[in-house]
Amino acid sequence: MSARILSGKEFAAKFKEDAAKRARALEEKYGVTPGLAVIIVGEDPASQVYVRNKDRACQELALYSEVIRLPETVTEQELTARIDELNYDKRIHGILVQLPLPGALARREKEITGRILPEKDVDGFHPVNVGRLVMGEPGLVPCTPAGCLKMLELAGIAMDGARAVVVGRSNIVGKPMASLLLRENATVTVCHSHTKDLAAVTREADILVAAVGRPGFIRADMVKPGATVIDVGINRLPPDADHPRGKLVGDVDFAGAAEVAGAITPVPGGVGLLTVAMLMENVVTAAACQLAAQKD
Ligand SMILES: Nc1nc2c(c(=O)[nH]1)N[C@@H](CN(C=O)c1ccc(C(=O)N[C@@H](CCC(=O)O)C(=O)O)cc1)CN2
Repeated sequence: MSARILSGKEFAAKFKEDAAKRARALEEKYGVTPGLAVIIVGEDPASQVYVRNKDRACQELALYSEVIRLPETVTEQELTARIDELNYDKRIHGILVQLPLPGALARREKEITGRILPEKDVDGFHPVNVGRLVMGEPGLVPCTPAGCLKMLELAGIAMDGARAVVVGRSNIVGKPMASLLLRENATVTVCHSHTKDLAAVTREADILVAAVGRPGFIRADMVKPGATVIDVGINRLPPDADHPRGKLVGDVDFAGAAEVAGAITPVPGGVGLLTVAMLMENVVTAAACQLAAQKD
């Protein structure tokens, strides 16, 4: 293996340290602690873990945190009424609804997350924040791509003028990642299931981002020698004797790609860890904007 390993743990620690410093500065200036409310509907085990980690990160950084647990029988009206209460709650500067939503609510995800006021939308999913990102204006940016970008900056990976290829066009990762790289003056290509000769396109990439949700989809022969490979996939394989819960793997064949790439993120221990750390930064950013606006 020759590639530099970009460890999510190290970068996440730095992001949290930055967020904690900014939170303390806000407390000194305004006497207010930034606050996050997370809404979780149903009992999905992975979501329970992620929500617990978000609450723990708030405790670690001494931010105010509320977790609202709703049964999967909750109606859309009850859920949006809860969001409305939080929209007007002065202790809460950031709100998110943990995804995926269960059952019929999943089909209403856009309407439900769009109910959160744009200034409290710490997931960056609201159309106003999406528009700001596409227009290159300041706003709240989805945590995983925002974390990837900050990691690339801190790791000293040149983005200006680089050829960047994003594989996957989801609203949560692929599209915002492409907008962020474009904002950094990269030449960006977004690939998807209809892309012809995908390997020829990915082999052009100085920065290759994989966000398709398919284990080992990016093989070593699809990577340009020396490229930076960011693996956003989190896939659980079927259980086996060594991994009774199923092994966690990314979208990249890590062992093969690490022989070719210049730098690569592992799974687990890569960009997944940046998601919660970046959320803390978004909560503090949201609080800073709201408190400054209240002062005017
Ligand atoms: N409202 C949201 N819902 C979801 C988001 C999101 O950003 N906002 N992202 C994912 C889940 N997620 C956070 O919510 C998340 C996923 C993965 C990790 C992480 O730390 N991954 C670890 C492995 C963890 C494991 O063992 O399962 C890693 O990659 O090393 C953190 C947060 C979907 N829903």
